[in-house]
Amino acid sequence: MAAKKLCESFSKSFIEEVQRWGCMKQTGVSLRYMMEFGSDPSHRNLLISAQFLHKELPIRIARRAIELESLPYSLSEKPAVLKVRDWYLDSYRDLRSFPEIKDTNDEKDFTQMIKAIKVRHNNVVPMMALGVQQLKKDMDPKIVYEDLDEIDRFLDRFYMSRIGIRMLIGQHVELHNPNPPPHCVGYIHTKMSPLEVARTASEDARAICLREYGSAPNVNIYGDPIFTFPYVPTHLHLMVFELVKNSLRAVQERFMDSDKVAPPIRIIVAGGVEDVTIKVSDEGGGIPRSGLSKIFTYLYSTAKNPMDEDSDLVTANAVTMAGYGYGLPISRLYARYFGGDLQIISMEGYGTDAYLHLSRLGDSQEPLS
Ligand SMILES: Nc1ncnc2c1ncn2[C@@H]1O[C@H](COP(=O)(O)OP(=O)(O)OP(=O)(O)O)[C@@H](O)[C@H]1O
Repeated sequence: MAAKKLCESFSKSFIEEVQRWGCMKQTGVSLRYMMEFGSDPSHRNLLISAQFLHKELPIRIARRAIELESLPYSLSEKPAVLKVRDWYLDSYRDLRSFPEIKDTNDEKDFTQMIKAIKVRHNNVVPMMALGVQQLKKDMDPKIVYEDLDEIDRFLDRFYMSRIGIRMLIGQHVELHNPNPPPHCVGYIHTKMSPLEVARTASEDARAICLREYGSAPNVNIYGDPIFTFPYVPTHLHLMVFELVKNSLRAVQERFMDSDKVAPPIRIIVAGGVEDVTIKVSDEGGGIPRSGLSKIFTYLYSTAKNPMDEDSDLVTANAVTMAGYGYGLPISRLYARYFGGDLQIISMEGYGTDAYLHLSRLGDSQEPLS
């Protein structure tokens, strides 16, 4: 059955409840708190964590479900967006119908349930991208849409919230692992080597470049190999992977038909007191200044979109060199989630420098809106 408007598909009292919960205050946590709390995964702590999530997750999820209902340019009515909204409402209902968590058995059942919620939401990003694409198709290219940045701001809030929800669920689920890898507290690696993560992320990006172009520029990494700090390796991997992928593509396209050897991409890792900064530099020709303001928007990519409305999501999920225009905005959200940031500086005609700042102190609270 096709998804319908909220008021047509759900009872009035359910909608009112979602609205009430969506207005409640969200509670953010910091990386440091997650790490300290998770370092003692006793039954007592797992119970406290589950009780916190039982209250916190429906608040965060309800907030997003409501926002999904009131997007500009009828984005809310696109079938893909309605589907995402229904995933949020299903998860809200699962959480709210779960009884009070009193003991370890309840806690175990709750953990299974939130694990399933995380799986339900696996395809939210490509599904929303499909919705945005449906919107783009319907828009008259002659009209100047003043408020497209409203959609970008919404997607920033929406994806940031998703990062937080998945981090909280993943962290809780991982704390049940009886044999966690050394120095790991849930998703957090307390002695993560940024150099090591940059290396594996670069190799993964090069493998895709090789597959797509038949060759890949080298990536040289500089920095202290024994330097470590606490961070989430999967988050860093994703960010460096996206940046290196962009650089490889730019260099590859610039030097493809040239007899010159493609210049390597250079990654520099610097450990400061406040920040760890990772710079990814390429000589791929840079980005024109007129295009710079668009690179962090979700509606822009210079690559052909690999996902057509008619293609199924399995194909859409296959990693390609570029295409959704999501790499940079999503990477910036991951950086900001733990108090960092991402900046892109370009020299048109030469190349691009991406500065990825990660907060080393880990005490900034999740940004919630
Ligand atoms: N290092 C770079 N050199 C030149 N152009 C770049 C570079 N990085 C980004 N860009 C430009 O910014 C655009 C947006 O990049 P972004 O990573 O957000 O999306 P994408 O690479 O097109 O798609 P994907 O969602 O697969 O990452 C790119 O299409 C490209 O035009």
